[in-house]
Amino acid sequence: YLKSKENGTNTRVKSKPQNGRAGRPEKFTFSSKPNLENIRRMQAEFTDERDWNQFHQPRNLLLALVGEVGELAELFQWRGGVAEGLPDWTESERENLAHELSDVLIYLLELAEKCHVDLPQAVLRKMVQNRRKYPASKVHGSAKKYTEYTD
Ligand SMILES: Nc1ccn([C@H]2C[C@H](O)[C@@H](COP(=O)(O)OP(=O)(O)OP(=O)(O)O)O2)c(=O)n1
Repeated sequence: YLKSKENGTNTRVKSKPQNGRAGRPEKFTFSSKPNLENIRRMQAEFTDERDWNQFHQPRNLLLALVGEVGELAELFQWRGGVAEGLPDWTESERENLAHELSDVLIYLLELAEKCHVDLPQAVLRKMVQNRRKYPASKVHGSAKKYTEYTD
């Protein structure tokens, strides 16, 4: 499973299944650091140091974001089904994926910043909405959109 180190990063260590989930893989979790505000600040410093803020208007950031989503999609293109954990991917393919996901996150956070959306708080509000729209008791095991429920 993934064990948190002092610096907030996770490291893979082997262990037997615990807590009654025998036979199922351990849940994957993120490191606790850096948080979204840390990443926002690192990217702000990166652009300031290069005098690139003049190019980073919301519309340009959106286009950059979509471009990176395209690069992310390329990694999955023509591969057919890909199982959780990407068991058939090489280390180098996994690292490319980590790069593209990071590019998407970096541009997403900067876009939110330049639009003055406090993204961590916005996510909390959206989760409340999602839970209200899709009560677990009602939709358990079904992937229908909320408009397809009749009652
Ligand atoms: N004007 C720019 C150019 C780059 N970056 C930063 C944010 C992204 O994390 C990364 C994007 O760099 P590239 O545009 O070079 O894209 P890739 O890293 O995907 O390279 P490639 O297009 O060769 O795959 O660098 C940025 O903030 N502003």
